[in-house]
Amino acid sequence: MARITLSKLRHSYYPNPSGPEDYALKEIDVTWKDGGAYALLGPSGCGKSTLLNIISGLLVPSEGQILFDDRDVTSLAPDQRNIAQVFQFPVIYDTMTVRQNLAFPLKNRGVDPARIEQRVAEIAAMLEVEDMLDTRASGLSPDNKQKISMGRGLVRDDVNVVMFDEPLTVIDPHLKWKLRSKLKELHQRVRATMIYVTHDQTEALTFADEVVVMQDGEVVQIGTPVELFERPQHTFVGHFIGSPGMNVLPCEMNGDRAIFHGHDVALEGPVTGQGGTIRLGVRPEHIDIQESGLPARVTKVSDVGRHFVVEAMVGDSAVKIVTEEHAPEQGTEVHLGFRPDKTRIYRDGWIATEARA
Ligand SMILES: Nc1ncnc2c1ncn2[C@@H]1O[C@H](COP(=O)(O)OP(=O)(O)OP(=O)(O)O)[C@@H](O)[C@H]1O
Repeated sequence: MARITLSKLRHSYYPNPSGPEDYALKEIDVTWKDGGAYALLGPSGCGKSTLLNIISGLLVPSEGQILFDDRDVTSLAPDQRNIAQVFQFPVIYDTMTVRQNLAFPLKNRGVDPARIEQRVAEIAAMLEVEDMLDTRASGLSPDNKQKISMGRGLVRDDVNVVMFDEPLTVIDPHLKWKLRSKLKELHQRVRATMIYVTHDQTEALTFADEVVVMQDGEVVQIGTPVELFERPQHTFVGHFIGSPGMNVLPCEMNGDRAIFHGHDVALEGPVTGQGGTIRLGVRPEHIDIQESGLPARVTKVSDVGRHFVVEAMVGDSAVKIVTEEHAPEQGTEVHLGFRPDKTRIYRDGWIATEARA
């Protein structure tokens, strides 16, 4: 397995790009540790496939380098990169048995038959498919086909990286969580460098040690799931991650103080920079319903199982609050408190408060 470095990578599908809008990938600089589990997360069109194709070698980037350990692979063809890929749709041979399918990548490379048998048995045990080893693949359900496809991606232990491209797309929703946690478990056992591409925050946050969040060809934050939740670097991350996402509210600045509908709001720390469009960002989980504070009127209460989502109006701004305690009724006048250490200013989308040490 390998450490993967993407250095000053940019890509445009146009021959003579003139501005940032001509780049499908604006600039990415990241190092992924050998044996780590990583996710690329972003909505459709943000550049995930472009980046994946650059790593796998289907696309040569307009600028920058890709290194596997210290080896520059930027212009190597896909078959010279020694990568395993699992795609959206299962890639298996219907006429072969499950055992033959799992053995295929090894047999193809002339691995010793005894080693093949041992490795297929290990992977089949991890995937819990031992009882189907002699079944013909054509008879499998779509989720079992995708499991075998994943097994084929994991069976070789000499690859630099295993890449998953939206691998749960074809899986029934009620089976998704099973495969999601299976993949995490597989990573812990196999310890291969893995990159998981998805537009689904749950898949990314369940699987990865570190997530790269992308928007419009740009990396907006790289962080652990906890970092992305606790301190979004961009309103996009705050909104895209979390359910419901971060409240992004209009506000005014008076020196270093934020004023929201005429009320002073304490922030995590000093405000940086000047000008631009200012927003106040605070997650629903970091707002308390209390005796005093910002006056608000409750407009909706949803019981979502583990907690309530309360929607309230402060002036003409809608604010969402997550509470585990008894929720107030619709129409009630309440007071809200934004937790200062979790309340931030964003300038033109980017975080503009410093955390106090
Ligand atoms: N072959 C191409 N020629 C020109 N533009 C392209 C090409 N492929 C992708 N793009 C553009 O590059 C941008 C990034 O696309 P990309 O497919 O990498 O995003 P994505 O996040 O993988 O989206 P999806 O999940 O829908 O595939 C988009 O604006 C897309 O329209």
